[in-house]
Amino acid sequence: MKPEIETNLEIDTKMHVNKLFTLVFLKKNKSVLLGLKTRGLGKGFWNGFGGKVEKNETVMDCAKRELKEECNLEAKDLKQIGVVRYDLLHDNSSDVVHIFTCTQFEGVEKPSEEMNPIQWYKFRAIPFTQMWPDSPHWYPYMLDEKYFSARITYSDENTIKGSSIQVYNNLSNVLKIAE
Ligand SMILES: Nc1nc2c([nH]c(=O)n2[C@H]2C[C@H](O)[C@@H](COP(=O)(O)OP(=O)(O)OP(=O)(O)O)O2)c(=O)[nH]1
Repeated sequence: MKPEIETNLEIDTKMHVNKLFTLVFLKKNKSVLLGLKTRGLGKGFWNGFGGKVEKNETVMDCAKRELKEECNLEAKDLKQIGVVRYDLLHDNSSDVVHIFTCTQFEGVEKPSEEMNPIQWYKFRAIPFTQMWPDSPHWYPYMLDEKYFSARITYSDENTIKGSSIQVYNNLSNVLKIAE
C-alpha cells in the first residue's frame, strides 16, 4: 500500500542529507506531551522531545536519551512511526527527523533548560499556530499511529514551498526516504 496523500512538491531536489534528528511524542488519554523550546532551532515553538543523533548512537538510543534529558521521562515502548525529510533551499541542505510515539513511560515529568514549560495537549487542541509551519501536514498521521513519510521543502526558514506525504502499512518503506 502506498497511497500518495498530499503532493505539492514543485522540485525534486537531490540535496545531501546533512543531519539526523529524532522527535518523540508521548501519548496519554488522547493527549500528547509537548514542550516549549527555549533555545536554538525552533525556539519559541511547541514541539515533541528530541535532538541530533550523535556518533555511534542509533536513532532509537537518541530518542530515549533526548526524552530523558528534555522531560525526565523514560520511554518503555518507543515506536518508530515516521520520517520527515526537510529540504532547506536557503541552506542547500536536508535534515531528516525520525518520529517516534510512546504510550508507556516511567518517571515524573519535569521541564528542562531546553523545553520549558511542558504541557499535555488534547489531540483536538494542538497549538499549531505556535509550532513549525509543517506540523499540521503530518501530525494527523502521527496522532493516528499511521506509518508515514513526509518531505517538506522550505524556501526560507518560515516558508513552505512544497510538501509530499505518504502513508504505509509497515515501517520499512518509511525509512527509504531517509536514505
Ligand atoms: N533540523 C530540524 N529539526 C526539526 C525541524 N522541525 C522539527 O520539529 N525539528 C526537531 C527535530 C529535533 O527534535 C529538534 C531540533 O534538534 P536540536 O537542535 O534541539 O538538537 P539538540 O537537542 O541535539 O541540540 P542542542 O541544543 O542540545 O545542541 O527539532 C526542522 O525543520 N529541522
